[in-house]
Amino acid sequence: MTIKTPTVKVPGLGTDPLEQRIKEKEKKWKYKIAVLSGKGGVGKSTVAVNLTAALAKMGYFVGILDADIHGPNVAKMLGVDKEEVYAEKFDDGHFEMIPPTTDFMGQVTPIKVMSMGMMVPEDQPVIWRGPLVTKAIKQLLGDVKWGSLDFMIIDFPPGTGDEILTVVQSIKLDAAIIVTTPQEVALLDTGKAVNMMKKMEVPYVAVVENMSYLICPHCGNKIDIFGEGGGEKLAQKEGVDFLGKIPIDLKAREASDLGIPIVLYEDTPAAKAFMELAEKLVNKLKEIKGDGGKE
Ligand SMILES: Nc1ncnc2c1ncn2[C@@H]1O[C@H](COP(=O)(O)OP(=O)(O)OP(=O)(O)O)[C@@H](O)[C@H]1O
Repeated sequence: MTIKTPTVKVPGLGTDPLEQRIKEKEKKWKYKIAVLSGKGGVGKSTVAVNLTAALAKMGYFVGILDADIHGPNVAKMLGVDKEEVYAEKFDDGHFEMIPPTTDFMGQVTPIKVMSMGMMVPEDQPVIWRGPLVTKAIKQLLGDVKWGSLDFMIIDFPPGTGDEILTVVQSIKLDAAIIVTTPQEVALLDTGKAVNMMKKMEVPYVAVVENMSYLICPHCGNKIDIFGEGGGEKLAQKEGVDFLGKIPIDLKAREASDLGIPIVLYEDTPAAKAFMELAEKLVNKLKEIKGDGGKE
């Protein structure tokens, strides 16, 4: 008689080499931060890119992964979309991509940037089903030479789809920043994103309100174009932190088209708001993890 030993797969201890590589790489990333939004067009990528640049300006080593496979624009916003992506072959036959780094004329610590957009020709739409998206996200985590990072920032597509689930199952996020505008319709969807992150037990969940107000360039008055205080109320209702408000800055779009984040334009209201946001976040994470964040 032959006795068959049942194969038991322990959750989280996959033997897939890619999953193993993700686990090894994750050990070298001090803080892992997801940037999400319930709804499209609220400026989530703008917030992710400027938060990344603000942290780099503070001297931290930062990497940004654009997980928005269907509409990636992070590389363009950071001026590296035209860079060639090289790969290194390893003895076991797998390849790892070398992420392009930003060069803001030495103003900030170089930022490592990786997105699917860099590998797919610009004029071709990406039409992928769930399993392919999952594989692509895992490769962006595990088959990229990220090295040691103080912060790994992940910019997700709007909503709560496969990308975020894949990441949450692959690495242990330290924080989720949910971006919204003060408008009611954006807030309903934002509530869903906040709840998903809470359910997934991300240790720190916070709301950032983008396009909160406009400082009139002529009279200097503050104009609340989309209403007032919505993000703060939502954070209160959901019992999460409110990290701050980013004003509408007419230079923001122009800056991102040039591939230079607005936070590097010293004298703008948005730059000041983004620096404050980054400082607040660093302090919060220090408090939670009980350390300084910088290696
Ligand atoms: N604070 C701001 N001031 C002025 N313009 C802004 C601001 N934030 C974002 N924008 C502009 O709004 C547009 C949408 O921003 P962005 O692409 O960051 O949004 P998103 O939420 O990531 O969009 P998507 O749904 O495509 O992922 C861009 O043109 C961007 O330059």
